[in-house]
Amino acid sequence: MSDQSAFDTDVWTLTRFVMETGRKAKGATGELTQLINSMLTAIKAISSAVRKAGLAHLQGIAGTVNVTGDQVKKLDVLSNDLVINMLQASYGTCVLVSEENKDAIIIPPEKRGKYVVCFDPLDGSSNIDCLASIGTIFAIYKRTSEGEPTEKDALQQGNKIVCAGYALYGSATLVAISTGAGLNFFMLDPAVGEFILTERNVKIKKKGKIYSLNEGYAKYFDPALTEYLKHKKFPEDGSSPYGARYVGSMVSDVHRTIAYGGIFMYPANEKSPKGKLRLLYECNPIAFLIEQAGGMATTGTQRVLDVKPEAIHQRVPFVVGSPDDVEEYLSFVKKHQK
Ligand SMILES: O=P(O)(O)OC[C@H]1O[C@](O)(COP(=O)(O)O)[C@@H](O)[C@@H]1O
Ligand SMILES: [Mg+2]
Ligand SMILES: [Mg+2]
Ligand SMILES: [Mg+2]
Repeated sequence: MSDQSAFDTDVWTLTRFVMETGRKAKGATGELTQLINSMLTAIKAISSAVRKAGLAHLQGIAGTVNVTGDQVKKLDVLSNDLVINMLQASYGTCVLVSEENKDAIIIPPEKRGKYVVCFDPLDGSSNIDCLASIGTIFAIYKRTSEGEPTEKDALQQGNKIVCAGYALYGSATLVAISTGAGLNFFMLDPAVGEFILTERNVKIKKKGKIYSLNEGYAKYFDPALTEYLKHKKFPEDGSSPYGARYVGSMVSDVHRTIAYGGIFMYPANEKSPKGKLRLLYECNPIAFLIEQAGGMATTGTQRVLDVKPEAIHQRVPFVVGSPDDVEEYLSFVKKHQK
């Protein structure tokens, strides 16, 4: 009943982990540490809002549509405001790109730092009112240009990411984060208000047994995808069929894919020729984290992290997961290219 575990007096909190990592970074100025800690403050506040959304009348729609055509929910707006205000107050950023803002946010000169942050303040909005897991996603880049910062500072390839992470507001609140030296999981201890290290240097299985995508669009799938899925359901080699799981919150589907192995797909289809997920604040950060865990992330034609962004809300087809599963999918794509 009561928590009998010994009280860890030397616990690895995410704040401590970030400070440790920050000090090792060459030319450490503490700015990245401050920035990540500000992001974590926003995530803790969003976690608290998510858990009382039903009580605080925070469910339901905000009554607007965002630049990519999504119906904006009240919690999208609240989460967006929290992230923008916390990042701006960190003095670590100069340009912000949010799913919920049509244009890039250029930080006023007196509050500017050297980092660019692209974020999805609330991922899985269609699941807010039914209490399924939702999340927050972010990617941090170092600004490379001189002079007045512009939207162009955010159009960097995912292989330039300095730090990326996601929060998952599920049965517990988890943060998955990497600064390029492996993927680490932290769980929020609400009693202390700190994220505690629970898994260091997480690795994804080489091959899984679960495929995850919205098969409601099967009518619009291309022949390669249709044949791949048929192979997963009716394997010709006598192996067992894969299980199917789809939450409809990408962070939740991706976290399960990292934890259990397998493949998550939001591919292009006839109706959405570039898929639905946005490159800068959904696909790039998740691709970075999946690769840190030894997984793969492809658009079907190239590595996600190598895509040269042209617009801050551009979409790309997105297939990620265990390397053998993603390679197997790509073998079907290649077969249909001939
Ligand atoms: O309902 P669909 O078409 O399967 O789309 C589900 C996808 O849409 C998303 O909710 C889009 O993200 P947002 O909720 O941040 O707009 C993803 O989290 C999820 O994977
Ligand atoms: Mg949305
Ligand atoms: Mg999203
Ligand atoms: Mg969103």
